[in-house]
Amino acid sequence: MAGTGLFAEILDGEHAYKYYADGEWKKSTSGKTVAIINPTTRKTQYKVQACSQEEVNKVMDLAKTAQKSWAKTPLWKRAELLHKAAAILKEHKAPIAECLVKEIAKPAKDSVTEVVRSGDLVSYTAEEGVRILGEGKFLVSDSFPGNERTKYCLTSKIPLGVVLAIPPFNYPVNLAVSKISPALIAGNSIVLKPPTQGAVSCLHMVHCFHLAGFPKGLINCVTGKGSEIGDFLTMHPGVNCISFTGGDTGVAISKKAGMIPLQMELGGKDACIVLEDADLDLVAANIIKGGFSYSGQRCTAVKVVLVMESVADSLVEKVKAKVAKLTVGPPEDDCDITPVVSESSANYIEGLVKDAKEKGATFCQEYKREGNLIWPLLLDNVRPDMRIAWEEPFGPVLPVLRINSVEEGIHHCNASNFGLQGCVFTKDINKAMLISDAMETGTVQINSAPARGPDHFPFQGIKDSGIGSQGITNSINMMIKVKTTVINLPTPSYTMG
Ligand SMILES: NC(=O)C1=CN([C@@H]2O[C@H](COP(=O)(O)OP(=O)(O)OC[C@H]3O[C@@H](n4cnc5c(N)ncnc54)[C@H](OP(=O)(O)O)[C@@H]3O)[C@@H](O)[C@H]2O)C=CC1
Ligand SMILES: O=C(O)[C@H](O)COP(=O)(O)O
Repeated sequence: MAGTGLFAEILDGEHAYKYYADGEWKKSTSGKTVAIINPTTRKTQYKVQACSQEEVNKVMDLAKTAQKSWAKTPLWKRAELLHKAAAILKEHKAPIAECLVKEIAKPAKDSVTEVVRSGDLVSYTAEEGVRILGEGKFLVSDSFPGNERTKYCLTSKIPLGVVLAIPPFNYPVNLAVSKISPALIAGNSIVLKPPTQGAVSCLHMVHCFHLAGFPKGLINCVTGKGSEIGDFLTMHPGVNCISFTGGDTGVAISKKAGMIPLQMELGGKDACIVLEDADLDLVAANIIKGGFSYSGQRCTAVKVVLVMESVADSLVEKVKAKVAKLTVGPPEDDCDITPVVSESSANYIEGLVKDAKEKGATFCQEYKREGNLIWPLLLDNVRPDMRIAWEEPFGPVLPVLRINSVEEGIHHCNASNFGLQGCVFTKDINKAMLISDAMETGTVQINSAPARGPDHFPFQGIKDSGIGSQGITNSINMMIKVKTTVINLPTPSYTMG
């Protein structure tokens, strides 16, 4: 169970959790806590420390000091500790998954999957890091015009320093480790600011790293509301890199942050373009998985279907039949559709639904909501003047726009301010390639719903969907700098020459 046994140390009284700094679990001197509301019961489930600016300052100093000796720790040893943390994480998947169920209403099985996937991600990062960080470059000068072979250039990969990691609520554990593990293997230290909804899951995950035996001060986790400590953290002079996943907040951070590398994964309005020759059963199955898994609260969720008019009726019927089979209820029962993360999120979704109703969208199901629980809803005949055609509900509501040409679909996709992923369904691979090339998104999936994984694949958004690229290899490369040493010889020298 969460907060018991091995995890008892992280608890401070009943349901209140400590923050992590200098290798210890601590209570904030602010004397304040932040409540975490269970999306299903809408009651306080846990509390976390509201860390003060002073505590953040202290953590930044600790992280800076710890990083210096970590950078001198052999790569194989860093990898060994990461493998150990991964094993502990997987071994303790049950209590961490329990937190995910209670804090973010993720269905029980998916919660376990998130923890296991996270352990795998940590191990893979350790292996990948050992391979790619051990490689450098050797250049000779006479390949550039006007030079003789008098200079040998050696390049190596060095850490950035302190990495600030800020994950979102929907994958608090997985999107935390996807930042922590590349940072660590590359020799950086970590300050983690977990999302408020998902903070306790993150604290349990951090404890697994603690148990693995990482040096004191190397990994730190400060809790508190993003709206209160966020700016202080992201503008802190001690931060050398920010890896952030979330919504529009990321756009604001990128304008405020200093001259440091930024890795930003933000929102998306992933389009699913369906051509006349598509396998409609395959499309319907992917729309259900893509649009409704975790109740649509994935940045990579299918968020708008753009279907050719000639096959639209048939596709909508197939999707409707599948929507009818989705189970709706609490995450503990492993229902397909569970309450969305907060009341404000449910209200926002409702606003989009009402707007679509007023403007004449066809409701394939009756709109139903109880508290934060919203029943899955497919909206047909959505037009571009409706908000739902452009905004991301981050909930179980999916708009269908009927199109008369492929160009119309591509135009709608590209008119969005987002550009995370998209997908196209057709049996004609040549057409699929041309459409993929024309879509202004970081990734296009052919004949499957958008998805981030497998986690070593590059993952990136363009336009308002992000800066830089994630995926295990890209994240490691993003969290290093290249350092060069040039050996200058008195005379040209040719090996064996
Ligand atoms: N592209 C991607 O990979 C993903 C994108 N998203 C997008 O994120 C949104 C929903 O996720 P959500 O978690 O609500 O996103 P938010 O942007 O609201 O929050 C993300 C993280 O930022 C923190 N935060 C809030 N304010 C600040 C601030 N001023 N400075 C620094 N950090 C801050 C939050 O903390 P706190 O919780 O305490 O407010 C949280 O940890 C959706 O728009 C979705 O599309 C979500 C997941 C993945
Ligand atoms: O945060 C998100 O929503 C993701 O990064 C998407 O991950 P997934 O495609 O594995 O659900």
